[in-house]
Amino acid sequence: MSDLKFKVCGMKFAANIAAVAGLQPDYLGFIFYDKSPRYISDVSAELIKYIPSEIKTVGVFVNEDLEIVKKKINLYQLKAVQLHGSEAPEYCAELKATFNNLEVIKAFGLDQEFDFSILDPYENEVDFFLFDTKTKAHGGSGKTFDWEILNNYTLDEPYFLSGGIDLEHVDAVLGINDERLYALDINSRFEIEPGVKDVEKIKELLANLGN
Ligand SMILES: O=C(O)c1ccccc1NCC(=O)[C@H](O)[C@H](O)COP(=O)(O)O
Repeated sequence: MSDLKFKVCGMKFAANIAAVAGLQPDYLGFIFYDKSPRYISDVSAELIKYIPSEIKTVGVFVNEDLEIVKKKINLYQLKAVQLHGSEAPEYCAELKATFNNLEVIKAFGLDQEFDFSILDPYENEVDFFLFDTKTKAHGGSGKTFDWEILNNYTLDEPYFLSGGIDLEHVDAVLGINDERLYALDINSRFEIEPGVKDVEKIKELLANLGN
């Protein structure tokens, strides 16, 4: 499982960003959705200076105006966007066409009724899917979904596994035998308060995952 990538989402504060960046995650996420308790209005140069260039910065958006998304990608030199609303395949394609090397991650909230055929038109327009738990808040729920649902996922596109991931899930994650599982995404279960990550707990997770 050592090549499983690792994303920490919902960063807000300089000292905490510096400490988490020290654990060398592959991705750090910033939530530009103002209804989230992890909302960040500005990823200033003061924050970015703590992030080594090998860590990919991800802007998380929910049904945001495309021009605003483009503006933030330029302003903060984001390496990836993660789209948590009902953004259309064309919206994803436009971002791919506008920015060389931008990774587009399309998130979907899963429940027992989830119809995987809705992913088909996104397959050629995004780099990754992210499978999260379906909730009205669009993300950051701290709740897991039933991973058995992923047996219905038939496309080749790699995915981030997300939604309430905690220390207790390590054995189950290590037991997943699916080469499309690209990255693990953690958030609220590793927080002291919204936007403040528990660095020691993340260290424990990484150690348990064998990193
Ligand atoms: O975290 C949020 O507050 C959030 C709100 C709205 C859209 C997305 C959001 N987070 C995106 C993430 O990538 C989270 O890591 C993902 O939803 C899982 O969160 P959690 O269940 O807390 O582990």
